[in-house]
Amino acid sequence: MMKLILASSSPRRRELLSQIGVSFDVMSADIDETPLASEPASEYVVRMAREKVMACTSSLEGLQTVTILGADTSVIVDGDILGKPDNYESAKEMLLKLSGREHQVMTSICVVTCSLGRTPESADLMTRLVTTDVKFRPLSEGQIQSYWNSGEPQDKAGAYGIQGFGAVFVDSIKGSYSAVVGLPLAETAELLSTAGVAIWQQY
Ligand SMILES: Cc1cn([C@H]2C[C@H](O)[C@@H](COP(=O)(O)OP(=O)(O)OP(=O)(O)O)O2)c(=O)[nH]c1=O
Repeated sequence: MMKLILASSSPRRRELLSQIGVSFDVMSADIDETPLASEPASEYVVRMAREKVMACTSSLEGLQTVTILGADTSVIVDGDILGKPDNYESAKEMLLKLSGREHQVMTSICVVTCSLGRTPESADLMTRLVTTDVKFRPLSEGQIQSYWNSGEPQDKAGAYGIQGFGAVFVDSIKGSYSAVVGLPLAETAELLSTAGVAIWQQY
């Protein structure tokens, strides 16, 4: 079966991928995550997942054939792309924007197989974009302050984690829960199967 590398330093993505019975190695892909001027959110999220994968292919050594998986998650509200907050002020601004209303979480995944160290071309990349609607309850400033103090918002897009304390802010969700956490598992399984990577059914 094909060997897999997860191009990510996110502990959530590691956990989600393990959940569907995939064996993999991890490589972190450091890229510039600044959106281009007036880049639509859907294009930005797809580009980020592709760039994470491509950054990983360029640092691969050896002649082994491997498949690489990368992903990107952003929170979108009023057309604004919310990434990870830099500080309390930016987290507060994000959470006030999300308070009492619906927003979108966009997660894209990208999968490519590198044959014998050959650099893949863009036509070789398989991508999927998954959009999920999440509705928040109204948040008070006190809640936002104590949420920040919990340490949870710091490394998460939109300054919240649905899988953690942030669950108490969520009124409803329409779409893929795993995509909100960082990796849409149905779409991931589909692309990995196409690439010949074993998931739980193949054991
Ligand atoms: C909305 C939301 C995001 N997140 C996380 C998932 C991602 O790890 C993070 C979004 O940042 P990303 O830039 O997508 O990922 P990352 O920098 O953590 O990891 P890498 O680029 O190395 O793969 O936010 C949650 O854990 N829960 C949530 O509910």
